[in-house]
Amino acid sequence: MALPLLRRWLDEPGSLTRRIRHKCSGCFYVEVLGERWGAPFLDEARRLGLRHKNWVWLREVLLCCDDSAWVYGRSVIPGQTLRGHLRGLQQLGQQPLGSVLFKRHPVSRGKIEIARLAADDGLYRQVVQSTAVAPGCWARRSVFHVAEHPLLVTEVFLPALAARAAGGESF
Ligand SMILES: C=C(O[C@@H]1C=C(C(=O)O)C=C[C@H]1O)C(=O)O
Repeated sequence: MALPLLRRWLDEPGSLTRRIRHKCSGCFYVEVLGERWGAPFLDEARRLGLRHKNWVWLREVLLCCDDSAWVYGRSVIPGQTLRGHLRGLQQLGQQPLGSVLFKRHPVSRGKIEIARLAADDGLYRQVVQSTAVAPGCWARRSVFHVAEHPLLVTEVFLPALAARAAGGESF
């Protein structure tokens, strides 16, 4: 999949949930793969300025349109962020994170990093346990700050979405 076909998705500055809802002509839903305390990957810890052994709240989901998973989402939330009104980030369930993040003010989004996942990436190995994906799939991540508290959101673009983008439609 060449970058330009997914360019609009990789560069989406707003909510990916909102974009999927707009593009999905059927039923959008969030499949929660897991929500738990755990250790971040080393590069995630570094990106959040945490010591590697700092436990964080990990949320993994699939954003789906009808029976197709379009995006794998992984949120890494430091315990320090889960305070006050942000404690609700631990009880999202099937409510999309984006529907909370983009409503809360003030929220800011840092630089969107883009990469293609190799088969030996820790993130790839995590995704492939839950859904169909292939080496070379595109992913992006960025750090959000909500009321100055950080959380890292990573999104992996899955084959069903890539196939739609390759369909040549202005997708
Ligand atoms: C940050 C957003 O939230 C999306 C929803 C997620 C969730 O529900 O866990 C995770 C990643 C995002 O794709 C968004 O909509 O842009």
